[in-house]
Amino acid sequence: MKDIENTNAELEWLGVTYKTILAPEDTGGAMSIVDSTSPVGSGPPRHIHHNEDEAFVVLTGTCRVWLEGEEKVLQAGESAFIPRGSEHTFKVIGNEACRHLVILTPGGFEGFFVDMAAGQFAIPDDMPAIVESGERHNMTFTGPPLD
Ligand SMILES: O=C(Oc1cc(O)cc(O)c1C(=O)O)c1ccc(O)c(O)c1
Repeated sequence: MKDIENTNAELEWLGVTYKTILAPEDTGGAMSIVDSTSPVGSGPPRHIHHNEDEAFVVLTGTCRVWLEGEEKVLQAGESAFIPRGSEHTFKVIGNEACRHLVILTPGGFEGFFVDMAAGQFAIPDDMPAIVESGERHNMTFTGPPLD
């Protein structure tokens, strides 16, 4: 287990970096913002945030964003809104890493990335630990990553 003292530090898990640039402590719990950079080909399994609305803002690169069966391609400067309770995922395409902001309201989900960076959990071997942290952060997994 990695010792992560400063949750505002840049974290790394599965080749993705995560830096919390606005913490719930700074917003009365209302919101958090994570600045993340994901390599080409990466993206999470389909999942649902049951208690948080998410705005996904692409700063560099290109992403396929899948939301409830509908897909769109986001370029730098574009964004998607993912209402709480909706199944979604994304995948980085093209030839450049995707830097994006994950804005969640209320805040708190960034604790999942802290857990993942501390545990350096592997897929599929450590899925129980990943699912457990997801559930503690109001997230359930619903399907595979995008092809
Ligand atoms: O939760 C995971 O990823 C994410 C979920 C989001 O709603 C926004 C995001 O930007 C990410 C992310 O950048 O990773 C997740 C869960 C499980 C897993 O194996 C992952 O690789 C990511």
